[in-house]
Amino acid sequence: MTTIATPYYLIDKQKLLRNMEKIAHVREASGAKALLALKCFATWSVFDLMRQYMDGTTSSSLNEVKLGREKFGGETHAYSVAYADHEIDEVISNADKIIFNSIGQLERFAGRAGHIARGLRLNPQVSSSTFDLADPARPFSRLGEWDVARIETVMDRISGFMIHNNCENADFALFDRMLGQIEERFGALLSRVEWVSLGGGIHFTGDDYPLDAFCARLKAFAQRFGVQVYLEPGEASITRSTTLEVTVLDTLFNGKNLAIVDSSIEAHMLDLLIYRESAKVAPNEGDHSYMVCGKSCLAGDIFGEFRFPEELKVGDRVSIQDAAGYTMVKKNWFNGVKMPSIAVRELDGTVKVVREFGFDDYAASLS
Ligand SMILES: Cc1ncc(COP(=O)(O)O)c(C=O)c1O
Ligand SMILES: NCCCCNCC[C@H](N)C(=O)O
Repeated sequence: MTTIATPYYLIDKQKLLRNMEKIAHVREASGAKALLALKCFATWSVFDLMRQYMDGTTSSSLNEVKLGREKFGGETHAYSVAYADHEIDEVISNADKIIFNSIGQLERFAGRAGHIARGLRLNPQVSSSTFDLADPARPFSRLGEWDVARIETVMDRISGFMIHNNCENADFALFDRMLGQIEERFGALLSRVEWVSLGGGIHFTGDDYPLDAFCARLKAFAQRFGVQVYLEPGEASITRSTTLEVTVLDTLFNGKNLAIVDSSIEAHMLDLLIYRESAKVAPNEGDHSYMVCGKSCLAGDIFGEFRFPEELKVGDRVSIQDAAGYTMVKKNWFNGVKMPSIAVRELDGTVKVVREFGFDDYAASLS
């Protein structure tokens, strides 16, 4: 097998398939539809597999809704925190449903979206997020409407709602409790629409998640309110499917063993920096501990501290785990650091590079 030059993201379809099969089970057992949240993962070279197990996509912008329509197919939902006048007609022409973030946006564009299903984002003011930064229910949140009396005034112009208030939520009991609060507060409105999306952030493809209880809960919700339920899994679709393959460029000892690799968290795994989290390396065991560092100028560009069975040396490979979610969609040219290629391990085990990035891509991103 030819060696692929690092850095590169390696998407393993066999691992992706594990998530897809769980999503297919949830669709079958609950009747819910599953839309890939492109904001999390939009590497369309593996949509050939994903579209066999999911109903379509949901988006956050004109570009994402076009990508979903063109590259994934199925049902295409459009959502954005705010649409601009100059883009709304093109968004509508690429969407099966459009969800507005506010009553103001709905009133501004409902007429132009008259021929497709229109929805409104609800903010239940409770969420599972442990990060203020990613908490849609944060104080003064701009994400969605919560005043039932005001929502009442536009019920004639919508056929559905979207409620996204889960974030990395592996706790089914918490999901169940929060859904109960939503039913309590918005039940009268939910009974008057045809569809409700429960957003993403529900970690139902994780190990030991009570899938049958989850499906039963979704089915009960759908039956109680007479609605089609949608899920918008991002992380749950691609978790543990992808690695970021990097190479050690230098080692040094500055009180700790340091290994500098040919990648950067600020450029290639930005969420580690945003949420101040460590990357994952497996297995993380052995007699030799190293701080694995990025090669950008940022002093805190550090993947994390890990254990290795042997001392690391220049040229050694390190596989950073769980590198699909919010990575390729956020990758950037900070410091002009070489952009990781994208490779796919097919179901038959063959590996192919589907995209490489070079200087021309870097220069084109700047002028
Ligand atoms: C409206 C909406 N749907 C779906 C998602 C996907 O969430 P996750 O990747 O956690 O599943 C998000 C994430 O913010 C979101 O805002
Ligand atoms: N792993 C650290 C927290 C990640 C939070 N992800 C938030 C995703 C959500 N869809 C968003 O974009 O806000």
